[in-house]
Amino acid sequence: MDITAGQLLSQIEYPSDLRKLTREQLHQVCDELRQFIIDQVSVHGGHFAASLGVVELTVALHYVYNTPYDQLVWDVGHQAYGHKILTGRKSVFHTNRKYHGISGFPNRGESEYDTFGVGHSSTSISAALGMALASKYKGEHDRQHIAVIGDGSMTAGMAFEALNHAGVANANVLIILNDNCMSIDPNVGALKEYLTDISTSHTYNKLRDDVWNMLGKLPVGKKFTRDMASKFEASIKGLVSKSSNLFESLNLRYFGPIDGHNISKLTDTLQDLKDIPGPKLLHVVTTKGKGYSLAEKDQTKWHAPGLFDKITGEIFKKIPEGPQPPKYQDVFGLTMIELAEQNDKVMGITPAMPSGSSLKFMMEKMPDRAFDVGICEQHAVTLSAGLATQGMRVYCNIYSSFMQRAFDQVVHDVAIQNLPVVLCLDRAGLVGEDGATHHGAYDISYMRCIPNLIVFSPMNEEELRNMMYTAQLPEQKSPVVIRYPRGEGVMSDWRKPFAVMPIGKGRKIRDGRDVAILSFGHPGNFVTEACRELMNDGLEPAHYDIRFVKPLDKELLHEVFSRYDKVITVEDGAIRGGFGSAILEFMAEYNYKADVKMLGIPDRLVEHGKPAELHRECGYDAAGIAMAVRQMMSSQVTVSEG
Ligand SMILES: Cc1ncc(C[n+]2csc(CCOP(=O)(O)OP(=O)(O)O)c2C)c(N)n1
Ligand SMILES: CC(=O)[C@@H](O)[C@H](O)COP(=O)(O)O
Ligand SMILES: [Mg+2]
Repeated sequence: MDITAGQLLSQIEYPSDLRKLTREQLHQVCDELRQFIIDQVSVHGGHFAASLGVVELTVALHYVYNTPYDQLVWDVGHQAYGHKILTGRKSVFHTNRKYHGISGFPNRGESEYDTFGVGHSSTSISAALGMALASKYKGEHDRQHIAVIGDGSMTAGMAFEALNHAGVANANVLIILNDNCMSIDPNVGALKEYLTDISTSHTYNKLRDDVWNMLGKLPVGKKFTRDMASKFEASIKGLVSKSSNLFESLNLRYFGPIDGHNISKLTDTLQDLKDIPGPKLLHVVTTKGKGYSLAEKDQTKWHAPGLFDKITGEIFKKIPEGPQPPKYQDVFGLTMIELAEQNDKVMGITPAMPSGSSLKFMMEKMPDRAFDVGICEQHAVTLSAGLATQGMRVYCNIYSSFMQRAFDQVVHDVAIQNLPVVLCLDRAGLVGEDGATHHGAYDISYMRCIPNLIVFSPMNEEELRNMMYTAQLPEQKSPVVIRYPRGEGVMSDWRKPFAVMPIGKGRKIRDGRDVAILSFGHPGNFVTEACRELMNDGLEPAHYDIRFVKPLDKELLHEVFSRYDKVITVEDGAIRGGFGSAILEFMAEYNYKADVKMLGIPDRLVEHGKPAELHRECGYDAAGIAMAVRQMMSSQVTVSEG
């Protein structure tokens, strides 16, 4: 496919080149930038609709502000493709999210224009405020600090914590609220309704337009002076009285809503706001997927569609040969419905990932029993705990890396009160192209140290289903964590009658002679493959699927350590504090001596790439496991990692 940067875009390497253009030329730059994003994402993949929605905003920001001296912070960063392309990365953009390529999110190590590393939502206001306070302290009074945050990300508690501080911090920070009424799925909650009210209020919009018309009559090119700014502000304040505007009530000057696709209006407004000191919020209304009609119509599907034909809009799917294993997330989503049909106490909670977790199946069918609560992981966990106090059997589904946000809620609200909430950690382990911010690397370590929790990981879809079933049985009175990976499992015939999963019981998959391989969760399938290869070489590895990292199956482990003096542990999680560490603790407790090699995520950041590339890099794909066995057989190892 022919990918060409258009006539103007090809002249822009950095924002300084953009600033040489006339305002009139910015329309063309926006068109070319939008087309470049469509060309690139259709062929190389990645997040799509969010970047299309902020093309004009991105161009206006880099045109008006003196980036990187002025500091621009993108929230989440999945919408920052235009920013990357305009800040020195156009020629390498085809490597976006690929192994050893550029990151799909702003990353401080990648560019001085990426002022703050992101991936998780709702951090931008705190970060920009921190930068603004530092500038104030250093006497850099001319420096501007801008946070761009979406309406979805604004639903998080953290964003409100930052607003609460910004309102009294007297720092020079501009918060741009990019309101497209969408999270990944449609945005939810009272804030969304409030923003829609402001954006659609007829009286408000008429008054606002009057003010803009008045300002438009000012002499062309005349600087928007402080004096005029305060008149402007007073007029706006008249429109949105302190008592009726949420942001004004928090002591932030509120401007907008303005059309986020009108590049002239955006550049004028940003230019004006530069002269207004202190904390302020500009409400910008945009359309997610703007300029690619299919994306505008189905914004969830086009959030990150995978590869597609940019002309027809056909999204390319792998053509399956025979029956295919489902995605774990779908097994979760479909099993929820079955469980809820059998048990009227079963409920489901997701913080803003109805499609990603497949809880949407139940939300559609049983809207009073399954909820999206917005990007609010902490609230999701404590809400589940509250429901559990009333006898509900709640499945709270949170991506492993996003659950990091709710650690205290798991300890304080679930574990200490021993409430039987089921915490389903999707995307556990290395997730692939999203990279370091999104890998579910740490949950084994941060969950297994908490008393009262049961921590389980399935090796296949049937085990996931059976553990979900077991977790809601009346005799099951403790909180349960179920961690499972992104993507497909291994069983196409997974929908079998439910069976009880005995708590704390692992299983022996194959007996052996030379070495015992202990696995936790889906990497057990890599072990199965490795064993096949090793057996061809005449080796006899044993394989145990430990299933529960807490409580450990001590009986099974006594068997392992009384029979084998060479042991390899395999997990899709951080080795430090993880499954391998649990095995070392067991050995220490019972004074077993054996050579142990722990395979898993090493004690360093693993970047982005295809899962298979990352598993290989970390040495726990089938080939890595087989190699570890061979090395162990031929050397005198004691304890080693990676
Ligand atoms: C803490 C956290 N939870 C969930 C996500 C997953 N996530 C990424 S983008 C997104 C939607 C964000 O909506 P918004 O900020 O409005 O941006 P838009 O995509 O609409 O531009 C969500 C839920 C995340 N990145 N971080
Ligand atoms: C930016 C972000 O956090 C999400 O869009 C995330 O990339 C979704 O991941 P999945 O594709 O695994 O649902
Ligand atoms: Mg949004």
